[in-house]
Amino acid sequence: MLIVTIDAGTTNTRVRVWKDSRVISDTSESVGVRDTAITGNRNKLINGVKKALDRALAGISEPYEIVASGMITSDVGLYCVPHLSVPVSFNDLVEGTVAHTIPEVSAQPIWFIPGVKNAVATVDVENIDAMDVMRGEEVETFGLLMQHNVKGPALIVLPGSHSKFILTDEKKQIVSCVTTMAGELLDVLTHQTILANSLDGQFVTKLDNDYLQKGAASCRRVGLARSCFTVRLLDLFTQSTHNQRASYLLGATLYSDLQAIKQSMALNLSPETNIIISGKQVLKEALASLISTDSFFTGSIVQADDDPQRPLSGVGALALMETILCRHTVSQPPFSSVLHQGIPT
Ligand SMILES: Nc1ncnc2c1ncn2[C@@H]1O[C@H](COP(=O)(O)OP(=O)(O)OP(=O)(O)O)[C@@H](O)[C@H]1O
Ligand SMILES: O=C(O)C(=O)C[C@@H](O)[C@H](O)CO
Repeated sequence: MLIVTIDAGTTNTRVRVWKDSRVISDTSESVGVRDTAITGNRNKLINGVKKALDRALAGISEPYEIVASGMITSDVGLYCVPHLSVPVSFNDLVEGTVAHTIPEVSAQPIWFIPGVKNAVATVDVENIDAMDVMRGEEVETFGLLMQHNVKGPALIVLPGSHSKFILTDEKKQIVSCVTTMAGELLDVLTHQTILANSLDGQFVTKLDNDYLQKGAASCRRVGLARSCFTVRLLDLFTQSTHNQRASYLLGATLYSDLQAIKQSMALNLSPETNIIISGKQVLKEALASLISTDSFFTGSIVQADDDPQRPLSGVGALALMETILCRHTVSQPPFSSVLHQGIPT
């Protein structure tokens, strides 16, 4: 039995076909739930997911199961599954996964993995900072715990469209998380503001650690908005290179992530917690550099050695789907699967 994993997030959708724990087909589309949020309808998302799925499955004749994670399970996705409240173990995630058919995308049911939320009984404007949610990163977290045999408590750091800081305990459960929009913010600042000119609309390609640290120090001193404008001043009045200016902006933006880790009620982080960072190389390096020079953090800091052939979202979703299939062969009918059809309006 082949397993098809769909990882559809805020910005991108990736589809992979797995055979015997190996990816045999891999494709992606630059489409995500951000498109639903911007256009007000799901057409772009439906078409993008279907296109990626059809392409990944072209020429494949063996039977398969499809499993999906990420923002695709949110109110702006294809099928909304309520978040599970922390603490959440791998087994909780398996039991919360539901099957649903969306004929516009595939004739066969897709198993949707729920997201995870912090446990706050009554949320109001006074305590909103204690609340947080994730969809997709819980699967990556379990993938990382399996692949790297992480011993908790540990803080898992996953930069992307949204930066996620996820606390896990000694029982390998997710116990809390905090999110920032650093990735989306960098994207907008780099491509859709006055800084597009100073940065040639390009992200940093090679990190300049000195400029990274100076950007962080600037954000600490004068705040993020002023630090952003400083990137234009560096362009107008200095001989700085593109990578130096982009590193400065990255430092300023990620410094605000550090403030969230240290101060957010959502995490309540102990300084001695060990930290493991996974994700795009440049973001991983930048976060590791900023965290290691900040005296608040006293635990170990490890940059995960990510295997491009076995991405964490796929590894986690694959293990989860294998567990579901294994349980179904033992006990029929499916224990928690809800089989119904269509895209909710
Ligand atoms: N070199 C870079 N420098 C700074 N930011 C970058 C760089 N490369 C990517 N980013 C940021 O990372 C984000 C995209 O990261 P990534 O491709 O990991 O997305 P993702 O989180 O997997 O997407 P999704 O949310 O759709 O799953 C973008 O928002 C972008 O701003
Ligand atoms: O669960 C939700 O509704 C979110 O908005 C979480 C979002 O931050 C994703 O985790 C990004 O991948």
